[in-house]
Amino acid sequence: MTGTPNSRRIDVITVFPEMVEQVARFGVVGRAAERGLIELSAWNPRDYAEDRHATVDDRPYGGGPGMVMKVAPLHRAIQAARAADPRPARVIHLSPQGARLDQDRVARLAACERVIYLCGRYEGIDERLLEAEVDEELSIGDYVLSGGELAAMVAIDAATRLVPGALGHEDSAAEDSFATGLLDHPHYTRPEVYERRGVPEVLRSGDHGAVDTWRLKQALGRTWLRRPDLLAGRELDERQRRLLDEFIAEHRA
Ligand SMILES: Nc1nonc1C(=O)NC1CCNCC1
Repeated sequence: MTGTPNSRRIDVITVFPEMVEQVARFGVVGRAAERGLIELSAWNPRDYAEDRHATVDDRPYGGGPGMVMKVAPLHRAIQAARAADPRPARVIHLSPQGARLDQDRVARLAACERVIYLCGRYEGIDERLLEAEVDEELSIGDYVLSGGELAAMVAIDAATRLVPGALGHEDSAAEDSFATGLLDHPHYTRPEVYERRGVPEVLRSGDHGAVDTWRLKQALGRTWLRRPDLLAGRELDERQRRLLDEFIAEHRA
């Protein structure tokens, strides 16, 4: 799908292109691709290898276990991706050594017209490729994956949600967890009672002001309970402080 002139272009360098292309087939990312809001392409370094075996890795200098991804196939794949669109691209390497992906960094990715995600496999990528081509390293968490592809798909999904028009109704992204800097409030839908568990009365009251207040109180309270670190650096206004104090008092009662 060729995107509209102002579409975001996402390129992914990966030895498993079929894996990454799946993300553009479903849900929000799938709809955004269909609407031409984003354009996703995968580039396989095996197609740019120098030998007939399409070798993309080799044994590490200095010895040790595993294999290292070679510079040239990756470099050529990145060059091919860059050449596919005249706009400059930000090259992001997914790695546990990167900065932790959070909503602020997702928002910055969403604002980029072009991003090239570099997905490593094996023990890692030859440092010389990283030095020459990578603008930023990002991690989705302190654990070791088999490859950067799942991390790239996480970033693509989170960033695409913030592309104007990608969500059915704009405010959904604005109210998402972390978009407000708080955890999300509880959600309920029909039936009204399920196995003797009901729905909070306020949510069925039709009083939108009361619902908004209840949701803010629950978001503040859950954040206090589960992620107090998110509140540590945050100035609460008088209303938020009062609601949180109420929640804490009720929680301790
Ligand atoms: N955590 C991570 N956040 O982004 N990428 C991550 C990751 O584990 N990458 C693998 C590290 C070992 N080599 C293959 C890639």
